[in-house]
Amino acid sequence: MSIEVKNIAKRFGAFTALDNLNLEVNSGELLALLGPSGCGKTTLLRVIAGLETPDQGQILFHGEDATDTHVRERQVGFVFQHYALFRHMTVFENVAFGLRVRPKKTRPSESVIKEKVHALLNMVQLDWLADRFPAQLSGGQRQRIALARALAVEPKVLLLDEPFGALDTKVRKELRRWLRRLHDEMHITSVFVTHDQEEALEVADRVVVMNKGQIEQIGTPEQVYDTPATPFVYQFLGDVNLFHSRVHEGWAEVGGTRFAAPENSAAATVYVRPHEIDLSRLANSSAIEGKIIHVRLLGATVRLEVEVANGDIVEVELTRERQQEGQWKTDETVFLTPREARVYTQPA
Ligand SMILES: Nc1ncnc2c1ncn2[C@@H]1O[C@H](COP(=O)(O)OP(=O)(O)OP(=O)(O)O)[C@@H](O)[C@H]1O
Repeated sequence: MSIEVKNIAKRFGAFTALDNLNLEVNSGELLALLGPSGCGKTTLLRVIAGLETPDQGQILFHGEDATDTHVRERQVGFVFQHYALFRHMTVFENVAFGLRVRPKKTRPSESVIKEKVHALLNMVQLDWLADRFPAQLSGGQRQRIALARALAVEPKVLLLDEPFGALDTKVRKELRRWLRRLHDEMHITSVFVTHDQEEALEVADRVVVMNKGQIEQIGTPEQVYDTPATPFVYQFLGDVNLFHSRVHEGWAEVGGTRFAAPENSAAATVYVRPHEIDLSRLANSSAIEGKIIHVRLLGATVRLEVEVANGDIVEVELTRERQQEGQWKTDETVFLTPREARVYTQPA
């Protein structure tokens, strides 16, 4: 089932939560909506679900207008961050719920329900918990049951709103790998909301980066990370150093390093990721001179803070090996050379 979002706008009073959005979700795709808090991710998900009515635009499911179709008829499954399982029901009954409340005509027989629920519990690898109550489960187990419950009614589309948001980092990482594998087996068109860039880049087929009710970029994880369309995307998808510079005759100059910039621009901001900077003790006229003011160990990497001429702090990230070779220490003078950079300019 493909989904098409066409010119969707949603306002709450004077506030524009979604500003004329267009988006296509391919059939069988796992798509992430990524962006900072308040950018409209949840609102977009709710509009797709039919839980929120847009002020303008259309939602098409498999090419057919579903804008006025009731949420119950849209055949979507949901998993939310704090998805309340029914507390007084066992895990088995929670997963069976969607099947049991069907009208008599389409309700499966008791034996079919039993078979189906056990198959789903096996799929989320929790069949052994069938008789427990939600309060007797861990947070991660609860979310897997919530997913099994959403899948029980065979939705055409699966919508997940920060499904692992409330869990600790380790469980979160396990669950997202598990979700990816599950999706590879089932191929249900899925849209999930996250504000965690690592989660989006690791799990999704494509990532939609949102900001202030608009889409900044849509692309594969590689596309959005390697060729960010806007400064916002660049900054949102990882740490970055910014160097501001004026442009002279088509060059932006930072320290001694020159970056090509369109001639008609007046000013440029040069974006460089911390791991894309080389470090040397040898003076070099085409490098940026600075002093190391801090050396921090961050697990497998080492982060150096280097103060440059104008007082700005530049962050440089090294592997432990490179730190062992270089033995960089605080108070040393060093010369920085960006290996990669992206230049965004303002017109004159
Ligand atoms: N029912 C509502 N009434 C008024 N304003 C709302 C309503 N729902 C959402 N908003 C506003 O719309 C904006 C977008 O909200 P939304 O929940 O879509 O953001 P989000 O990107 O999912 O953020 P988060 O990651 O914090 O959940 C926010 O500024 C929010 O305050």
